Amino acid sequence: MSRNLRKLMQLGRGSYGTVHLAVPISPSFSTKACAAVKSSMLEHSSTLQKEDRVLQCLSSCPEIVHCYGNELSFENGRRVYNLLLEYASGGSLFDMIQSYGGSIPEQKVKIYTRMMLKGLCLRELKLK
Ligand SMILES: Nc1ncnc2c1ncn2[C@@H]1O[C@H](COP(=O)(O)OP(=O)(O)OP(=O)(O)O)[C@@H](O)[C@H]1O
Repeated sequence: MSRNLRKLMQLGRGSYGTVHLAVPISPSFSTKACAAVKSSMLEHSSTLQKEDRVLQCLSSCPEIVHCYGNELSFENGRRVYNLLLEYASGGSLFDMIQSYGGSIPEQKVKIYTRMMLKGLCLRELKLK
């Protein structure tokens, strides 16, 4: 059970964790809005922990999903590492490409490419 958030439905699953929609249950948690929680067993969480560090470096970039931090929970007697993320209600870029039938309009390509380059530039600066 997490101290800050209650997990609701599963949003998806990636190579390194399972993502759930979650609602804040602690008044002191950074946001009142829904969040996304990406979780994996603590012993397999090194990639999620790296993602946490990278997202902390990018926290000043509004184009990149905000990370509220991490916390450990106990689920079915096992320690689980949870990465607490801003909920991206529009889904992933892949979801959007699929919704356009496989290729997105050039104008959208420009917008999203600019966002990604801005994030990469920022990361480059912070890691120097
Ligand atoms: N912040 C978020 N808000 C809303 N949905 C999310 C969020 N993060 C992930 N998801 C959902 O969970 C799915 C899995 O995400 P995750 O980041 O774990 O893996 P991925 O990047 O899609 O794949 P991989 O890790 O294999 O490269 C996504 O495809 C998306 O549908």
